Amino acid sequence: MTLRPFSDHRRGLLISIDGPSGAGKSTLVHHLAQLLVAAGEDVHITAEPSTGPIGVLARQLTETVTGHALACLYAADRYHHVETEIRPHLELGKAVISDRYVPSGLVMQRFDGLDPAFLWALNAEATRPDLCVILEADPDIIARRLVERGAHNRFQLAPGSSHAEAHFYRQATERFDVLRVDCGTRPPERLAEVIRDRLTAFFAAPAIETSA
Ligand SMILES: Nc1ncnc2c1ncn2[C@@H]1O[C@H](COP(=O)(O)OP(=O)(O)O)[C@@H](O)[C@H]1O
Ligand SMILES: Cc1cn([C@H]2C[C@H](O)[C@@H](COP(=O)(O)OP(=O)(O)O)O2)c(=O)[nH]c1=O
Repeated sequence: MTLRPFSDHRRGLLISIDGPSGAGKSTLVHHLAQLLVAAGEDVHITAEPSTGPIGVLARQLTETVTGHALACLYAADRYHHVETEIRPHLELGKAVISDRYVPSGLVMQRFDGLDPAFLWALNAEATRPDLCVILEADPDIIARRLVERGAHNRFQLAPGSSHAEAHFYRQATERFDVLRVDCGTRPPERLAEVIRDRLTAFFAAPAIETSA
């Protein structure tokens, strides 16, 4: 299958991949990138927290800073990430795939008891992805994957965290136009194909507009 080349577009395409810790985001991002590159696209992989100064700080401080301060730090990293990395790559016409983006900011800070409305407001100005993917599965399956892989921080160590994350993702994205992908029973290669196929459909509509 051939995708319509991104170079036909005035700007690139932002694809975000979110979902509970251990669901398979990082694994999927790499498979999706491989598929898009094989289809001739120019791909940039990135992640949040970013590798920039605010992202590094957010990662470092996640164990000791909580609540509003940590939410602001992650949001600050997101705006800086968009400005210094995501937007420049979009302007070069690339497909930018972000391993975590706004949905993670709407979900993870709920573990510290923050009001969803505050988190929405904090993230309201972030560039909207062209395709926002949310991985979903039975929380018990995700919990097992997380245990096998190992927790990276206090959020992932909280008892029942996979169930809480799945619930928070549902709440956070019920008003969003998102692509929900069941990652519980299919291998990452197959999930990447599902997203690639969705992108192919996505290109069909703009193709008419841009050639007009
Ligand atoms: N579709 C899948 N089916 C089964 N296991 C998977 C799948 N995707 C990822 N995994 C495994 O689950 C674990 C967590 O994957 P990872 O990509 O690190 O998740 P995340 O980035 O969402 O935290 C890893 O051991 C990985 O090999
Ligand atoms: C992007 C983002 C991440 N985080 C947290 C969630 C993760 O625990 C951590 C990133 O850890 P990481 O190990 O990269 O994620 P994963 O376990 O999914 O592979 O940062 C937030 O709390 N808020 C945010 O807005």
